Amino acid sequence: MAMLYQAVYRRASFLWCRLHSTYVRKMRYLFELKEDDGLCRQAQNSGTFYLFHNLFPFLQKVGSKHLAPQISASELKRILKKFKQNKQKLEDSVLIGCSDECMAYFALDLGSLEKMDIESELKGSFTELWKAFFQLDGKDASLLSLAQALLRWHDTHKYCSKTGQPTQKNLAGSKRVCHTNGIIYYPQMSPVVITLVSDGSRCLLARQASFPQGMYSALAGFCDVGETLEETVRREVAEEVGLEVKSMWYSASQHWPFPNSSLMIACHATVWPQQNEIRVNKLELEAATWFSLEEVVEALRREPRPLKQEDGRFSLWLPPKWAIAHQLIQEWVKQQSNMPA
Ligand SMILES: NC(=O)C1=CN([C@@H]2O[C@H](COP(=O)(O)OP(=O)(O)OC[C@H]3O[C@@H](n4cnc5c(N)ncnc54)[C@H](OP(=O)(O)O)[C@@H]3O)[C@@H](O)[C@H]2O)C=CC1
Ligand SMILES: [Mg+2]
Repeated sequence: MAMLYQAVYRRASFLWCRLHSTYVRKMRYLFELKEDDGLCRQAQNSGTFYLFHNLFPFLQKVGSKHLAPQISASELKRILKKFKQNKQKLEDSVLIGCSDECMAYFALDLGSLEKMDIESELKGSFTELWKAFFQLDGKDASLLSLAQALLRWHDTHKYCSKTGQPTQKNLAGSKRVCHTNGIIYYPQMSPVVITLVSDGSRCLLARQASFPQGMYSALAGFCDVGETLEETVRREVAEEVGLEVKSMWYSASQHWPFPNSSLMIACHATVWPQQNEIRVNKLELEAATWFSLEEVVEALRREPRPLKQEDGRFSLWLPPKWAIAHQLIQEWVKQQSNMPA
């Protein structure tokens, strides 16, 4: 009976795969991997791995580009064996996605091994995620950002906050369970709004003292408990630059691994043109200024890195393309260019 059931299930899965789009098939496959430890174990033995060392992703330089290589399960087992690690270590990995052909991608932190040994074995280096972000294309950057966020969450949630007992991760790493009381913990992220404020003809960009020289971005702030997104936008704009929002609308969202794991919710906002005097909150920001369309267009053309001018000051530059702040600024430029003169 069980064999008959399995055969029917396999046939149904086969037909399901033939009938559905690649996207739907991938999502259903990832869902199954999260629910079924046995299936996930099989996938770990045939999938590919992004490696980390104490949360620093492993990168290789190819020509002038940096890549985040995917290491096959067999190559990873060879490396683990060479460094006298049990192949069981594969099970510490977390699932981060799959290819169109449903080959699973995992991320594994090899922080217990000597960093330099792995670097010389694999001919690459473990690089701080923030630096890696500037060197990678968008797809690799978002996979590494998800991977780091999940690995960090598991590393910091090894114990149940109610019983103090160890928690255990499911194979895919989509949750942890405290087996003494059955509490399930799911990875968390903090909602953050990022708002590009306009007074009709100019946009407001700000910088924190910790930003690299010359870099300005849109206003960002964590949502407080109990707030709607609209309330967070209004509060953050009032708190940081002393302005009252007249209208706002949602644009897009992005996962962001800094400082831990945030969901960046990007919005545009307008303020009354007659009430646009900025009063910077110096506890939060170093500076905030209105910029004209021409200044912003020129800054978008610049490389996203500090550029010292002859007078010793730094030119305005903006967050790189994959940062949602960049997308907001591009959208604003497009809106301005479409406005009647
Ligand atoms: N993707 C993008 O394009 C951009 C992303 N960002 C990101 O937006 C995020 C928020 O921007 P920021 O201006 O710093 O935010 P805020 O203006 O909210 O200020 C940060 C402060 O908020 C407090 N805080 C409240 N809740 C949290 C929480 N859940 N996690 C951490 N700190 C919290 C902390 O204060 P205390 O330490 O005193 O407790 C922290 O120093 C940053 O992580 C930044 O990297 C920013 C700009 C562009
Ligand atoms: Mg802020």
